[in-house]
Amino acid sequence: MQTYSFQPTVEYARQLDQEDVLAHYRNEFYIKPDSIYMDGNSLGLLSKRAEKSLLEVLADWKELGIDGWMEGKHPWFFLPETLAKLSAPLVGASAEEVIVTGSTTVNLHQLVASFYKPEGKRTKILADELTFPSDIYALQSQLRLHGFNPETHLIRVKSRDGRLLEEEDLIAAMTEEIALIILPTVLYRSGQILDMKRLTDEAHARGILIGFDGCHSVGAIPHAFSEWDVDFAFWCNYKHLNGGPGSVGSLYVNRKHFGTLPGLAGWFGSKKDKQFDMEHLLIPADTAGAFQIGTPHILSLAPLIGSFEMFQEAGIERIREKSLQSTQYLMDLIDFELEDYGFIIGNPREEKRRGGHVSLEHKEAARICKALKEYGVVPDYRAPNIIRLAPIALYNTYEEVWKVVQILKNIMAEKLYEQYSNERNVVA
Ligand SMILES: Cc1ncc(COP(=O)(O)O)c(C=O)c1O
Ligand SMILES: Nc1c(O)cccc1C(=O)C[C@H](N)C(=O)O
Repeated sequence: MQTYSFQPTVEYARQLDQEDVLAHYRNEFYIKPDSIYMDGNSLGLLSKRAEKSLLEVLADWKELGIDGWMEGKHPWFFLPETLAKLSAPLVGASAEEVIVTGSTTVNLHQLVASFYKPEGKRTKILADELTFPSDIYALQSQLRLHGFNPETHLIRVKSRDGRLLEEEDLIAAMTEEIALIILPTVLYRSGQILDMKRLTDEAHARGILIGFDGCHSVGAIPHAFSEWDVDFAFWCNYKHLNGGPGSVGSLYVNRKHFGTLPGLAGWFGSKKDKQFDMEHLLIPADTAGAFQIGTPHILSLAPLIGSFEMFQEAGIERIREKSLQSTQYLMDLIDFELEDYGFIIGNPREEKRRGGHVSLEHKEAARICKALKEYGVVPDYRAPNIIRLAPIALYNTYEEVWKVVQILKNIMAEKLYEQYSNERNVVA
């Protein structure tokens, strides 16, 4: 790529597209004409490779019935492990430390059930007040299962400005009462990246285990979970990884914890060669596979085969490079074109601290999003005042980014948003 040097013209957008080494991947996705999809941070688009691998698995079911478990093109019995091997480089882990299983929330339950071991004074769980609600619900219910009151035992570190978290504040809250820390890698609203290495070092220096929710970072930014010595992590595969609605999630367990008994056990956590012995004594796998519970959701794993292959081929470093440049371009255009309209860019601007989406704040955000949809842009809205826009490296162009800002400018200049109510839709 040439050196980026902002210019507001469409010609410059086209030049960036011409220089884009990932541009050809766009043809591999189903892109609706006349629609600019900027919501890949919520639900990624379907690729032809993901569709193909799903159809292959369906064909195996059609042809082979139960023999698909061992004889399918992608043998179902090993699919969670096969997919772990393909995707482990995305999180900087070895294949054995990852398993593709469950969903984000279910995996969080599993990992807390396995690694939250209150003892003596150390009985509390540390999280933050900006995290995704499902994580909080899971942590509250896990505390209740242990007989603790979430009001006193779930510590939620406050944000100073309602957008960002300060690592200093998180570290200051790592007291001797904390048994476990659960934090996001990237905050779902402001797109802030937390310094995972620093937080892990500080947690360990205090004898605390730490796990991360990687929903908004995996597939968008590189990670080095093993090098940073993160204890565990969990994420979904339907946002940046384009696995489809409700596709199976993933978890990471640091190899130093292999052998920890799964808190929620089931027969798919068995050592593979023992599983069909049907003994009532579980012999867990000696990998992250031990944290599986029941039969894998094969049809919701299948699209990931094609999708992960694409990520492996494109390379997460190149994906991050384009994502950083296109979010920078989007922010530069917003600064240049939308100065008069009351927007605030709520995500951190520094490369090290921003994830894959731009978080644009405005008091009319809900209805601006409705107008954007009407004029062919798919953003998403997060209460109370956030428009999230994610230019996705594998399928969005710079020209699309340029057009989004022109459309937004027109909506603001003509006050087109005033035709809508400033309330969110059911699924926002
Ligand atoms: C950060 C984060 N955590 C958890 C979830 C919940 O994920 P799931 O519905 O896959 O359990 C989501 C998205 O829905 C999320 O963005
Ligand atoms: N999982 C979702 C769904 O089933 C419908 C709509 C949105 C989602 C999401 O994943 C939302 C997402 N976690 C967020 O960052 O807000």
